[in-house]
Amino acid sequence: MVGVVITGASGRMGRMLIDTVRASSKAKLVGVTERYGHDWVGQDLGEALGGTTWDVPVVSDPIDVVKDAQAIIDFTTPAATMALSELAAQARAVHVIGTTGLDDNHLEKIATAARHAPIIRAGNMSLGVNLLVQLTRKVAEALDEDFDIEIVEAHHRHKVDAPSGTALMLGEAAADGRGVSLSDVSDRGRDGITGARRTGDIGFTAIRGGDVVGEHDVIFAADGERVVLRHLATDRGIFARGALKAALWGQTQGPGEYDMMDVLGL
Ligand SMILES: NC(=O)c1ccc[n+]([C@@H]2O[C@H](COP(=O)([O-])OP(=O)(O)OC[C@H]3O[C@@H](n4cnc5c(N)ncnc54)[C@H](O)[C@@H]3O)[C@@H](O)[C@H]2O)c1
Ligand SMILES: O=C(O)C1=N[C@H](C(=O)O)CCC1
Repeated sequence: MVGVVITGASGRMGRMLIDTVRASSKAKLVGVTERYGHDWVGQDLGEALGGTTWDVPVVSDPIDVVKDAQAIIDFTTPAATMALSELAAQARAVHVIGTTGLDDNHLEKIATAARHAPIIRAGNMSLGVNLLVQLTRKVAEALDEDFDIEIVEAHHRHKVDAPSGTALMLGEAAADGRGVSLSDVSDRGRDGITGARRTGDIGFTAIRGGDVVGEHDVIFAADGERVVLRHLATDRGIFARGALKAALWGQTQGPGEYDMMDVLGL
């Protein structure tokens, strides 16, 4: 059994991950964390969730639980993820990072931590999206710049980062398929007199509202026709199952940075 710590226990993904790990015959929950000051901290997890005791205390300092873990599954905030990547590396535990909104500075720190232990990071851990990423690369390779590429994503009203991690994965794949760098062609946040669309740009649009779990369209629009690749998530279980798969797969890997393509063999 692989001992797993879940961070951000009370969050949308934290709760889903707790259910997923507890249902697994290959992993056991050895600890959970929440942010300092959260009312779950100091309580037993089972009781915090409104049931009987599970003998799993909710802690705010990850040091208290990381030492017992072979894997840490982390869907929190960039700041929390940074602190954890260092600790996970020291403990030589697999760090599965689902947190999005990471900047270049964060990514540099993750690369440093990955010298000591495996880190598996993806803006989307579902099988369907990772397949869509591959399809996007292939379609972008096949179609020339007569086809304008636009990525439209929709998420629930609580999401704090845009474009979504998934949209950025899709944008990177489209740029890669075209043999260009996304940073050179990315067009985000049009507003006002923007001028006509620049040939070769990859545009991003973010919709936020209600309880949308996650929807992504990659649109290839030319004169007279459009190709649209779409993924619709209706259940966060797809991300949690992907994350657990990554945590188990990581047990046999050496230090380094990996993504879900590696885990899924895509
Ligand atoms: N990669 C994927 O497949 C995927 C899927 C879904 C969500 N996400 C990402 O996961 C992240 C979390 O999403 P969510 O919808 O669960 O958000 P959420 O706000 O519901 O949950 C985040 C939780 O982390 C907790 N937290 C914050 N700081 C902490 C700290 N220092 N220590 C411990 N816990 C801390 C918060 O209190 C909260 O409960 C976001 O970045 C989101 O984009 C990724
Ligand atoms: O709910 C979220 O937040 C999600 N975040 C990921 C992203 O940024 O793409 C994956 C989908 C759900």
